[in-house]
Amino acid sequence: MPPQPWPAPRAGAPLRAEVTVPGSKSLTNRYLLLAALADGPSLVINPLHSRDSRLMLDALAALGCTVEHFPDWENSGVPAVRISPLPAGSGRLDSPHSRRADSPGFAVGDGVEGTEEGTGEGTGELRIDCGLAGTVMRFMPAVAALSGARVHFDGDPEARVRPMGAVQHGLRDLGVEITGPGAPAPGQEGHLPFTVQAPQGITGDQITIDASASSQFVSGLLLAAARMPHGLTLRHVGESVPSLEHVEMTLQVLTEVGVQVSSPAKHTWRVEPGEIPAFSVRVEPDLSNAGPFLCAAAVTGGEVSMRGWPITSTQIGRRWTELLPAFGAEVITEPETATTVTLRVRGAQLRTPGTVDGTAELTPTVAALAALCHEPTRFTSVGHLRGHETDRIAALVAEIRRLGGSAEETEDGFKVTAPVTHGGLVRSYADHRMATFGAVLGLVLEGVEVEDISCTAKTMPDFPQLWAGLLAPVPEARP
Ligand SMILES: O=C(O)C1=C[C@@H](OP(=O)(O)O)[C@@H](O)[C@H](O)C1
Ligand SMILES: C=C(OP(=O)(O)O)C(=O)O
Repeated sequence: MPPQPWPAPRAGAPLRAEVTVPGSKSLTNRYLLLAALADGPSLVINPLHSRDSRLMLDALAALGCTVEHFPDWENSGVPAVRISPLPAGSGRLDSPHSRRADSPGFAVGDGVEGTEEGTGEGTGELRIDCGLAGTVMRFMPAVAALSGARVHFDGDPEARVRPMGAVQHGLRDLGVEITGPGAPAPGQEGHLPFTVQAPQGITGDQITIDASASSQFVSGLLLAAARMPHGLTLRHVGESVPSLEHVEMTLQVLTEVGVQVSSPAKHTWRVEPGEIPAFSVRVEPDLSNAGPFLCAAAVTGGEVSMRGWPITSTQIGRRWTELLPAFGAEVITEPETATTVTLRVRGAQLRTPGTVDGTAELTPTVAALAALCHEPTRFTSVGHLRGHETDRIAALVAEIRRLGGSAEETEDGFKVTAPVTHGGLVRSYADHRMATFGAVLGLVLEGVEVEDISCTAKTMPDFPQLWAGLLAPVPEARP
């Protein structure tokens, strides 16, 4: 039976709330992956716990990492996870950068997840379920190639249509075998499911790929590149790389854990080969997931604040500090620590900036603002959203129309030409950001229901509870 639609709570008055959001999906999955390639156990503090990070951990466990969870790290109120890296002897990771002699390997203890999962029965083939996680399907094939194992990748039905070709062609050019139903013919797009194996290890160190369908193709190859025998020089050809902020994040995270990276030319990146020293990091809050909560202030004329907003961040969600004012809200920052501020968003009359460019994964949330504006908004440089969790361009246009608004697709995005006028069922298309798009509109439209709110578990399992908290009355301050 399909789940009951979720009645989106309506805000009868301007909302006043303080919100806390969990760790960033993009940072969490990068750190987890790099921990698996490090030269000893690494600690990731404040990781996101969600379906996408769970799938990443399961994938790493399937390749032989061990994972220890600490629900309340040193009584700090945030979780942590310790990853023991891919075991020496698992394959090509032995060579040429051998593991440190004092590496504890993978001792199994309390709370440690085993390494048996993911073995295809009797085939000697490991299996990685990517779910609908772009960061798993695009980042893990290079790690699988490094492991030397034969690894089968598959995912949700919606994941099987997401583009994979650039990673598959790139790995082939490095000497990796890519086979199976989704393996592409030369020059063609590829998809899940497919199998990765590098019997001779990684043999090349120079590739040219077309990453115009997703920045994750670049990130996925660069993240594993320090453990390739000769490192990697990756050049992008084709239209521009979308979501470049995420490539910036990859470079920054690699640098942070001690990997040498450079960009010798535009759209060319070089990762030097070498050990990755074991590390300890703290994950920033997810600024993309903060978006719907901050927009709640903008659409209800209320005030929402969030502590711990990083002063500098590579997350694309940093752009809320310019996007919200562009839609008429006031954004105030108050000093907090040396690295964070408290962000306060005060809603006022909503107005559109007219054009919004390159908003990538923020787009469905920004579209909820645009759908409430009386003047048109054009979304540009977001054509690649057609390959996200769903075809987000088609989905947003359809759902805005369903709620009485007008919208149409353009070549590189879409435009919203008349505001939504009434509630109704918002379809989520298994896409967490379509579900939260519906939640934002539900604050101001009577009778919005969101189909399958559970898909928000992809990056925020507690979304319904956190959203309800947004509407809970703030206790009056005592005189
Ligand atoms: O590297 C990452 O963590 C991500 C990159 C982006 O992918 P695209 O470049 O495909 O938009 C983004 O939309 C996705 O949510 C996360
Ligand atoms: C595009 C997204 O996810 P993924 O990492 O699956 O690509 C997203 O979270 O908006």
